[in-house]
Amino acid sequence: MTNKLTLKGVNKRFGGVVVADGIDLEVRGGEILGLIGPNGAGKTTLFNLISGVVPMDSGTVELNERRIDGLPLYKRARLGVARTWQHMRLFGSMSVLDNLMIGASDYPGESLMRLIFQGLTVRQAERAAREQAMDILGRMGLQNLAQANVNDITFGQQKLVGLARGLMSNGACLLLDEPMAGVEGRAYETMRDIVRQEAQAGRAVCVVEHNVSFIRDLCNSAVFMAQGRILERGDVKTLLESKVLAELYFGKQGTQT
Ligand SMILES: Nc1ncnc2c1ncn2[C@@H]1O[C@H](COP(=O)(O)OP(=O)(O)OP(=O)(O)O)[C@@H](O)[C@H]1O
Repeated sequence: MTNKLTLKGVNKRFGGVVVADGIDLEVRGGEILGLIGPNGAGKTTLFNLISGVVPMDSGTVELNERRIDGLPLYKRARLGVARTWQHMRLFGSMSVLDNLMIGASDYPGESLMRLIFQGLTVRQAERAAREQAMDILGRMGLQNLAQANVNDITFGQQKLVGLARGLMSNGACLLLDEPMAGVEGRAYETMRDIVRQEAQAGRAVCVVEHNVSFIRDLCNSAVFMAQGRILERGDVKTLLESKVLAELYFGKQGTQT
C-alpha cells in the first residue's frame, strides 16, 4: 500500500488567532511536499497538529486511511509519524549515537524503541537500535562521529543528527521542520540526498523551509500557506512563480532569497 497522510478540514486557533483554517492536505508516499509561507503562517503548528504536540479544534488527520487525531503523540509516532524540530532538541553533552538511541525520550509514556522493536528482549532491542543507528549514520557519512559529543560537531552535522534521529522510527510519514536552515556544503548535499532516498523508499515527506532554493532543489510539489490557510498548491516551479506568492511572501518585487 502506498503511504498517505491526509488532513481534512483541520482548524486550530490560539485565543483569537486562527493558525489553521480548514486545512485540506494530502501527501503520498514518494512525494516531497514543500510547505512555504511567511513567518507565523502556521507551518510549524500544522506539524504540531499532525504529530499530536497540540490538539486541533476540529478536522481529521489520517495516516494510511487510519485516523490518528485524538491519539497522543507517542502513539502517532508508533503508527508512523516521524518528525524533526526547528530547534534540534539534541542532547549536546551526549554522544551522537546516544542521541539516536534515546530519540524515544521525546515520547513520554512509552519508549519508542520498545515499540519499534516489539517482541525483542531489551538487550536485543538495544542491539537492533544500535545497528539501525549506525546504519543511518553510515548513510550520512557520520559513522566516525558516532562517539563524538554533539557539542563538538559542526552545525550542519548536528542538523543531520536531528534527521537521523527522526529516521530511527521508520515512519511512513516524515515531517521536516527547516532541515536546511544554516546548513551548507557537504551537509547540505547529504541532507538533500537522504531526504530524497527516504521519499524513494516510500515515505510521505513534508518539509517546512524558508530556503527557496532548497524547496526548488528537493520538492516535487509545494503548498503556500498564509494566516493558517493554504492559498495555493502546485508543482514547485509553478508555485514559486505564482503572483500571489511573490506579493505576499517576497514583497511586490518578488525578491527571492
Ligand atoms: N502554543 C502556542 N500558543 C499560542 N500561540 C501559538 C502557539 N504556537 C504557535 N502560536 C502562534 O501561532 C502562529 C503560527 O505560528 P507557527 O510557528 O505555526 O508559524 P510558522 O509558519 O511556522 O512561522 P515561522 O516560519 O516563523 O516558523 C503564530 O502567531 C504563533 O505565535
